[in-house]
Amino acid sequence: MSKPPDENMCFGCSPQNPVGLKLKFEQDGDVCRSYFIAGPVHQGWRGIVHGGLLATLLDEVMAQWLWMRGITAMTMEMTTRYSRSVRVGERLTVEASMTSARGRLIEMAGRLLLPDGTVAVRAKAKFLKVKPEKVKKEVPAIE
Ligand SMILES: CCCCCCCCCCCCCCCC(=O)SCCNC(=O)CCNC(=O)[C@H](O)C(C)(C)COP(=O)(O)OP(=O)(O)OC[C@H]1O[C@@H](n2cnc3c(N)ncnc32)[C@H](O)[C@@H]1OP(=O)(O)O
Repeated sequence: MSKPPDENMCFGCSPQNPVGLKLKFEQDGDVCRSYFIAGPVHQGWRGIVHGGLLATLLDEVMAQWLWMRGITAMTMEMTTRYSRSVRVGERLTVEASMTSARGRLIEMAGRLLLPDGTVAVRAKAKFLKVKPEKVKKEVPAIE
């Protein structure tokens, strides 16, 4: 079955992606925020949330900070510092803000907090503004 190329099937935010994270976002001044509770399907080591999934949460909330401001940009580079393990079942808070912008390059920062407010993961990323047609073009039709 062919899908329209502009249907949102984003793994992070689409409500209709059956295997997606279905994240929702709120704006709080200069911060974009989301919440997530990881389940057993998101673990790596037993009971510990997979680091790649945590990076995905951070990438997504940074990208949404831009998207919600009408900026189409793609992640060009991202680093993550995992300071604390994150356990399955904890309510996580994921936040992003912009740190600098010059030309097409936007630098973002993200942090992932445990329920007690401890920062478990920090991220820094470079996003590059792209023409909206680029991301539309790169969505393949599913046959
Ligand atoms: C529309 C339908 C509805 C859908 C509704 C969806 C809802 C909202 C979805 C949100 C979704 C989010 C999802 C998460 C975010 C991803 O997951 S994004 C996907 C992952 N990222 C990618 O796939 C990007 C892949 N990379 C690329 O496509 C290209 O490398 C890039 C990033 C577009 C850059 O390519 P380019 O435009 O050719 O740029 P390039 O010429 O290489 O460099 C441009 C400039 O940056 C500089 N530069 C290059 N590298 C660097 C660097 N590392 N550091 C600093 N400067 C650099 C260059 O020197 C150059 O400078 P100038 O010469 O212009 O002064």
